[in-house]
Amino acid sequence: MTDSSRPAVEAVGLHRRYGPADGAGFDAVRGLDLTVHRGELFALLGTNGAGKTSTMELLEGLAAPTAGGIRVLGHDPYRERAAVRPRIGIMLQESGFPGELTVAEAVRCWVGLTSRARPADEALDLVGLLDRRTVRVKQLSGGERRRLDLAVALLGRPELLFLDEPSTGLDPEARAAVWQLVRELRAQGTTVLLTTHYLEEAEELADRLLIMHRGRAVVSGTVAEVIAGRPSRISFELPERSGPYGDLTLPPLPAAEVTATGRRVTVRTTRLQETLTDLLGWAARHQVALGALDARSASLEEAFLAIAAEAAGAAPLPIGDPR
Ligand SMILES: Nc1ncnc2c1ncn2[C@@H]1O[C@H](COP(=O)(O)OP(=O)(O)OP(=O)(O)O)[C@@H](O)[C@H]1O
Repeated sequence: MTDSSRPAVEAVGLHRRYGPADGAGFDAVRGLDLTVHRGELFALLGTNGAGKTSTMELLEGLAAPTAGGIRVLGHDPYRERAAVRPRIGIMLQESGFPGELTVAEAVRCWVGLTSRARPADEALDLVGLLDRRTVRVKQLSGGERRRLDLAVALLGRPELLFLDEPSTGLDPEARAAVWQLVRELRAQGTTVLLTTHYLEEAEELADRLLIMHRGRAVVSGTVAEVIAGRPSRISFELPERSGPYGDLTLPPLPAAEVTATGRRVTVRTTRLQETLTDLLGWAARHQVALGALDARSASLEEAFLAIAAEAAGAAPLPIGDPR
């Protein structure tokens, strides 16, 4: 297989242990398989401490796996770092720049260390920081620092971009701008591997995703594949049981599970249209007004919460449960 026809990232049986090999050590990554195809945007999701950053560091070549094999752009990213590094861009969770440098100076420092670097101003323009070029790094807001980190990651026009929680700390407008930039980079053929705690971000951007829990892959696929089979939800409030309605009994709703707290009813169903039709037909026949009626398909967030709870061995929390 030629270099360009291989996946951008292939990891098989990846393990990462912190500390000694005996029982005192900690296995942060436990037998992970992962493939990122060229030109796709792949999101690595998981609960806190699932092992996302530990995995990203292995793929970035910043640490060697305890066991397992990794090929990044056809090379071992740790042993053949010199071959891989010029072709990848890394946006770390925190890449401390000296606070006294101006934004332009900080980027120019990196230009000197980067092969085939874009001009500093071009990278700053990409992330919307050109007008902040003379400001000192210590005076930037948290969101502006994230964008500076991204500018540096983009300096070398990377084929493969690693983004570790790229939009943490960004306001909604800056987040939308980063999403747009990531979409444009992908449209130009850049492969992107990102971690995020924002499920909406993964839903918006990811071609495929993998959810980790305690060092292992729990589920992977496209957003649609991960959501498939997860129940949709209908919720509404029944009117007071006294008065003209008398005692109300819901109709039989096949493939649905009904829970009620007082007058508030939640229906989980794998056949949203059919269940909603049954319910609305029943309400019309009995002239029942369903208060605050809401019907929605399963979202990645709901699927993630359910998958994480299942992986932790607990029953999934009811959707909307404030606990
Ligand atoms: N240097 C280290 N020494 C020992 N344990 C570590 C070290 N770094 C991370 N860990 C542990 O490994 C596990 C995975 O951490 P990691 O940072 O990879 O998770 P994560 O999925 O990125 O978490 P988060 O979403 O909170 O950033 C955690 O339990 C963490 O405490």
